[in-house]
Amino acid sequence: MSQQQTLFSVLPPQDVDTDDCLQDYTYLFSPDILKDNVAFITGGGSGIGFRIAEILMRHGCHTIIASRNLQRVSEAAKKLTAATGQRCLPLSLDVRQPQTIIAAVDEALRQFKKINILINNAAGNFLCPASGLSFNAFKTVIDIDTLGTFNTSKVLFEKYFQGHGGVIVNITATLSYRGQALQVHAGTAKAAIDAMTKHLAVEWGPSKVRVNSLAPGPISGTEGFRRLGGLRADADAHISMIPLQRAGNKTEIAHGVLYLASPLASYVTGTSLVVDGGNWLTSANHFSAILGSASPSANL
Ligand SMILES: CC/C=C\C/C=C\C/C=C\C/C=C\C/C=C\C/C=C\C=C\C(=O)SCCNC(=O)CCNC(=O)[C@H](O)C(C)(C)COP(=O)(O)OP(=O)(O)OC[C@H]1O[C@@H](n2cnc3c(N)ncnc32)[C@H](O)[C@@H]1OP(=O)(O)O
Ligand SMILES: NC(=O)C1=CN([C@@H]2O[C@H](COP(=O)(O)OP(=O)(O)OC[C@H]3O[C@@H](n4cnc5c(N)ncnc54)[C@H](OP(=O)(O)O)[C@@H]3O)[C@@H](O)[C@H]2O)C=CC1
Repeated sequence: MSQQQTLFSVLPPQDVDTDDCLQDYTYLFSPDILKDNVAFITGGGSGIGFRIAEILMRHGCHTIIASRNLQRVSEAAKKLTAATGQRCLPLSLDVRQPQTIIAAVDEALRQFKKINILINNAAGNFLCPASGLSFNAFKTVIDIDTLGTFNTSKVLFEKYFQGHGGVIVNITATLSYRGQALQVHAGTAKAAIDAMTKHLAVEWGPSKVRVNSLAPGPISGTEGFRRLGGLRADADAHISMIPLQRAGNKTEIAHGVLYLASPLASYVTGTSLVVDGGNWLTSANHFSAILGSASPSANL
């Protein structure tokens, strides 16, 4: 067996660090596995959400990408349609405000007549010690991540999935698995989404709705990586502690989402897929490892 064949299962697929489409794409899944499906992706104008939109579209899916900044999603939609030939509708919403979600979903259904897939990807995060978090800072992250995921899932369920079935993929994180320092707000918010995933999978399974979550590790070319990894004096040392010895890329997360959203996962519901190269098992978990030195500062 050649070395290339040996490495086949751990080599990362192509990616680019900016919010641009891939120059080349090698298909691993059937190119029409999501043909004529429609996906609603919150936070689809940047980072991981943008790449999820691209990969789903490359597999035959149309998308709606929705976030607060209409200009950002509009520019992203043009790039995505140019690269894939599929329709992409940019819409503005704030997942903390149910009325804006209802308006966006109504518009999406008016234009596409159906929505088969929901990706709850919108989130907010920053590094901050628990004692430095203001009450509003903690609440803000819970509101965006946890309530935002519930709000959007409920609107989609009531407006379409309840009568037609559907798939929900919630983007979470491994932060709570070992109580990650400086991350009580995001870790708590994402753990609640993992719990919500199970509750909704049980309640909505009989309506033919599958609900799963996907927890990425550190993913290069993302705002999350810049905010959480950017301050690390020892970023290389951190990477070398990851069992697979590298950060992940956005295409790898999108491939996990594609699997969960596709008929390949037809009997998979109520579970969480960790895509982190083994990171949470081995990463250092104390202030100085994350910041280079302990800091009581609230705004990092
Ligand atoms: C090389 C290794 C790489 C990584 C590993 C290194 C370190 C991490 C360690 C381990 C992790 C291990 C594995 C996982 C790896 C990585 C990541 C895991 C999870 C990532 C999750 C993400 O969500 S990433 C997404 C990042 N993107 C965004 O956050 C974009 C959206 N964000 C925003 O809009 C804002 O930042 C917001 C969240 C603050 C919301 O904005 P808005 O509604 O406008 O709110 P504000 O009015 O501005 O603020 C509200 C209150 O919050 C306070 N605040 C804001 N910023 C901070 C801060 N930086 N620190 C403290 N407090 C903050 C603000 O003051 C307001 O409070 P008041 O009391 O003043 O009202
Ligand atoms: N990057 C990483 O290494 C990791 C990321 N994750 C998760 O991956 C997902 C994507 O993160 P990443 O790509 O790094 O970060 P980004 O900041 O690029 O993505 C977050 C997106 O959410 C949108 N958003 C934020 N707040 C709201 C809101 N109130 N209403 C609607 N949309 C909102 C933002 O758009 P806008 O500002 O226009 O609203 C943005 O497009 C998140 O769920 C994150 O928690 C998990 C683990 C690791």
